[in-house]
Amino acid sequence: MMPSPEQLIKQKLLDTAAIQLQVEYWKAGGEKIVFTNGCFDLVHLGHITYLAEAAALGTKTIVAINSDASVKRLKGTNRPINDEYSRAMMLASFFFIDAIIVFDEDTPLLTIQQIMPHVLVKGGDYTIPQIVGAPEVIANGGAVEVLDFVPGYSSTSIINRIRNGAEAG
Ligand SMILES: Nc1ncnc2c1ncn2[C@@H]1O[C@H](COP(=O)(O)OP(=O)(O)OP(=O)(O)O)[C@@H](O)[C@H]1O
Ligand SMILES: O=P(O)(O)O[C@@H]1O[C@H]([C@H](O)CO)[C@@H](O)[C@H](O)[C@@H]1O
Repeated sequence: MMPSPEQLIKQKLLDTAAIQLQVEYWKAGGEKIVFTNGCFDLVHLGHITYLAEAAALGTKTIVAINSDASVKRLKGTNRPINDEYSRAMMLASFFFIDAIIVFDEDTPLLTIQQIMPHVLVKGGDYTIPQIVGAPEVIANGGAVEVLDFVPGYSSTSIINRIRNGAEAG
């Protein structure tokens, strides 16, 4: 029986053990693995644009998202708006994303070292020296790419617009 669309999305959500097995299988099959990470609290056009561009850089795309606790430490106790399961399912619903992993640390370094992707990607709000994992990926013969920033789009600005609108009544 064909899996339902929701099952197809959900099966992309992998834990640490499963992602390592999946990466091993993909690498054995000659796949080019692209990796990026972020909070992705409220998904917007900037996220979609850079993620789609990232996916075009390889044949399998993995997105590591910060756990709720990690987002709180990084972005403040009033974040995230969307919990980690919602954020994971949202990104997994994109056809060009192949796997989602949630990490609880402050940075994805351990996850990057476990996966060791061929291409590490961040959006244009970063420079290469700021990208966690860049030295490790480059030392392993991989590439690090900073993709274009889509001006005017951030989760924070969306939240502020909603808050201001609410206050304006
Ligand atoms: N406008 C944008 N254009 C391209 N890439 C973006 C844009 N905004 C964020 N990104 C990328 O998306 C990933 C997730 O970033 P993040 O979740 O922090 O988005 P954000 O909109 O900046 O959120 P926040 O406002 O909460 O900081 C990062 O790799 C970041 O480089
Ligand atoms: O959504 P953000 O804030 O872009 O994601 C953060 O990215 C950090 C980045 O990889 C630093 O180079 C990372 O350390 C942090 O855990 C968030 O994922």
